[in-house]
Amino acid sequence: MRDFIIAPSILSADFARLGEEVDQVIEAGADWIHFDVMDNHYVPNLTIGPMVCKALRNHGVTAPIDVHLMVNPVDRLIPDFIEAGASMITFHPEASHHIDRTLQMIRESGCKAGLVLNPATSPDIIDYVIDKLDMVLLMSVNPGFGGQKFIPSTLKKLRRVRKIIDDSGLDIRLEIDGGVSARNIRQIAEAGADAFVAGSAIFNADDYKTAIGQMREELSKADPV
Ligand SMILES: O=C(CO)[C@@H](O)[C@H](O)COP(=O)(O)O
Ligand SMILES: [Co+2]
Repeated sequence: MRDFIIAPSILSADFARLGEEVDQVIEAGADWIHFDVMDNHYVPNLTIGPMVCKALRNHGVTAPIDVHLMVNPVDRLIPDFIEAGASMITFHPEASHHIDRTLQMIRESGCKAGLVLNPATSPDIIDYVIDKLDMVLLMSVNPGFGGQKFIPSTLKKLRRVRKIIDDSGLDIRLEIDGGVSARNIRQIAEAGADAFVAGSAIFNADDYKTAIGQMREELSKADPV
């Protein structure tokens, strides 16, 4: 059985109490913190930057921080996030002129690196940089907002990317982001995902421990490809 990672997206957290919210989801059983960075240019929304990542580290957060960059251009923000304590950094290939170079820049700093593919982006690009990837993140909604509905065609894409990863023999995580809940997480795991971002399904729940527990319960029943 794969080891499954649950990564609550703080996009749906109460930003006025962010440190406390992060402590609570970690306490409730989350593995990573998913940190959505939006620039009102690559996506039509504006969120948080490296200062907030650093503030969480200063607050005492030791869990891996999974930084999802939805910014264009991406390169100039990377050193700031590394300095701020990011554990892994993923970016959208359209936001870099030199994808291979950007991946190297992240990895050379000791951070894990990954590419994010939007729902309509082909996974073919992975083939050419697979040896520089620690993670592939598949968007199962169009990026920019929390609380959207999972796009079903992502399941087919997950199966395809799972095969590419397995055939490579490399240790690469396959993360899914958008519309994930206890209702569909098992099906998503069975299609090949091993890391699950969930924003509204966790932060809008009355009890984070129950919400994460229900996801783990569903994952324990999954029979992955
Ligand atoms: O990157 C994004 C949105 O662009 C995500 O990380 C969302 O924040 C996930 O939220 P839910 O769909 O789980 O509510
Ligand atoms: Co995200």
